[in-house]
Amino acid sequence: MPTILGQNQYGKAENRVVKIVRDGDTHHIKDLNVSVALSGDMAEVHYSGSNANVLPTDTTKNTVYAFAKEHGIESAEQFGIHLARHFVTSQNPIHRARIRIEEYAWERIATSDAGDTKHSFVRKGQETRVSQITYDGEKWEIISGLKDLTVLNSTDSEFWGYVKDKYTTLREAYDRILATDVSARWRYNWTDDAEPMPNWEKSYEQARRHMLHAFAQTYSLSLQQTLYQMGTRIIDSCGEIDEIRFSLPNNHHFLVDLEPFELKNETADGAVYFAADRPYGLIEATVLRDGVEPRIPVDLTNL
Ligand SMILES: O=c1[nH]c(=O)c2[nH]c(=O)[nH]c2[nH]1
Repeated sequence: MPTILGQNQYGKAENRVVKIVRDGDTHHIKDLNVSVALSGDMAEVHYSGSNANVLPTDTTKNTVYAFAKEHGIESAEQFGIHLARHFVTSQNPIHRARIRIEEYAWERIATSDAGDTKHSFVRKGQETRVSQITYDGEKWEIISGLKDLTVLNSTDSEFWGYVKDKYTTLREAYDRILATDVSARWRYNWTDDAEPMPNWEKSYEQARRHMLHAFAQTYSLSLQQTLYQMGTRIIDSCGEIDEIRFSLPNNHHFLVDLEPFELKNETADGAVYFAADRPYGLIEATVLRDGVEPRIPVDLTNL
């Protein structure tokens, strides 16, 4: 059966690009998911396999990261216009470029004492609040918490001095991005109808606030240390909570190597990062009031 080629397009989809702009101590963040789709004189590659007209999808990815560094990201629209114009005007066989961009919005974490922080951010949009209530006719067990509270520090995070064996390739980091999607469950020490109940709404707000403040205010040498500080802040500040368990993915942001394009991409002057979604480090631990038995299950996924 004779066939002909119909509509076709190609390019690199979902380039996760994070650009930090440093204005002294105050950092600004742009966090985009950029998908490139190109079309034009692409019949031959489909019919015969000749790649003579094919700008590699890998190149389209590099272009996204290099443009983020070289020209910045003023807005998603401006960035997309710039990219689309580049592909169509620089390559004869490419007649059409479609750039799709999702932008993830961040807002500054506000710490009540110091106002807005300069380089600590929380992703806009609501996290999911969760709770589990158990009663055996005598005692109550109330576990509350949240998941998908996404936070990021664009500085004040280091990671070095770790064990190195023959498989270790990780470079020590003295100024890195620290980002995670907080999943936390805390257990109340209220168990008895005869005792006054905590104010659940107020307690949730306070636990969330203390968690965010501790995240923003900890100069971090590891995500483990930050986790412990977040837990300690809650146990110290919320008398009604005795135990808290965290599951924190380490949302890695890798500095993109732009040397091949003669672009310096250094943390100190605001850099472009590849935001990887997997694999991720997963840091989990419980923080307890001294003398209290742990009761929150180790695996939070079904809780
Ligand atoms: O904060 C971190 N903790 C680790 O245990 C770890 N391991 C790693 O590769 N990077 C990091 N970062």
